Amino acid sequence: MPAIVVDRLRKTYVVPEREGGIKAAVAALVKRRTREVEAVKDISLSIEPGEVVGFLGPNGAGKTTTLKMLAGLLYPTSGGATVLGYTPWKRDRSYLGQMALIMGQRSQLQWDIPVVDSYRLNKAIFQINDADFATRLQELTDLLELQDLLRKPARNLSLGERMKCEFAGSLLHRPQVLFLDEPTIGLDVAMQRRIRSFVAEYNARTGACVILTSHYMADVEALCKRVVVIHHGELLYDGLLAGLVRRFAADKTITVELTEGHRVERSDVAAMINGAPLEPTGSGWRIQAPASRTPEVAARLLSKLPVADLTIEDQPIETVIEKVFATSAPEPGADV
Ligand SMILES: Nc1ncnc2c1ncn2[C@@H]1O[C@H](COP(=O)(O)OP(=O)(O)OP(=O)(O)O)[C@@H](O)[C@H]1O
Repeated sequence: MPAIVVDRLRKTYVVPEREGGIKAAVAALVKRRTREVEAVKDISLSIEPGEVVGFLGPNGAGKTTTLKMLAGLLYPTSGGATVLGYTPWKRDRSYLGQMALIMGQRSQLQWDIPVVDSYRLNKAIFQINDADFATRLQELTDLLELQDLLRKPARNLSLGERMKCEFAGSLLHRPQVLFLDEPTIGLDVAMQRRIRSFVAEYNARTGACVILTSHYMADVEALCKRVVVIHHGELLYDGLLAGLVRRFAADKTITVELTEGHRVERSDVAAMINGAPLEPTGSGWRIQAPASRTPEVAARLLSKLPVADLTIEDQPIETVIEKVFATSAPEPGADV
């Protein structure tokens, strides 16, 4: 049975709208003008227990709104969803005890008291017994290296330290579903890696299902085999990350380094690659070749040029994702 089932979920916000200035403010007291923002439009998907799914989309695509509905913080306008068999927005106590929503830009720790006291508060809220609390806290402290942080108030922690403490606090009740909204935002590269490997470890140890939004593609590549892409509230793609790359990365980059002292004219290289775009690198050439033709182009370059080194790379995932976002409607045959 899937851990998460989302069925034509929709959220429309109704936002007040008025011009600036006192006159408009007074007029708004008499007649309020509103505007509808369709943040999520009939999204359907299902996620199996233990899956780690990347939820991708540009700013304003509707990711946070969807996660908030699945975490039970927002009522949908229409449609349905079940998570572990519960309807999230009914806010059943036992559902809240099995999931966690971690947001990179929001703190769930009490600001002025030592971190460990916030954890004790969570212990009481989630009714965790003493033995489980002690074991889990020890495990999380070791995994995230929290020893020196537990006695500090959250307001005295650096962003990265606070994020590690947020994770530990949100996982003390051993949630089976994790909603992670930009958990690595603003962190340095080493801390991003740290958080990433921690999420992978938690998933492996507990079999929890994870939905992750992140603008750092390294997070998504490291953690998610499957991605769901939304844009303007609509689902554009649901399938393997590798499939997304295959579908949207039409080109590969071939970089040729020539043996020292050799120079080759641009026109000569262009003639070997049938007009594919190329640029000089200083010691050779960089060529964008259609993915289907890279073996043939590479073979020709190797046979005709004095090659010291030749590499073939996929386009960076960021470039692929930009192409996906440029698509405004699902393609026929997409795994949607
Ligand atoms: N509380 C709200 N009231 C009105 N409109 C909102 C509210 N929250 C979000 N929106 C609007 O809904 C749309 C989707 O926003 P949402 O925060 O879900 O996007 P997102 O994909 O998480 O974006 P980001 O990557 O920037 O966090 C946006 O147009 C946003 O302005």
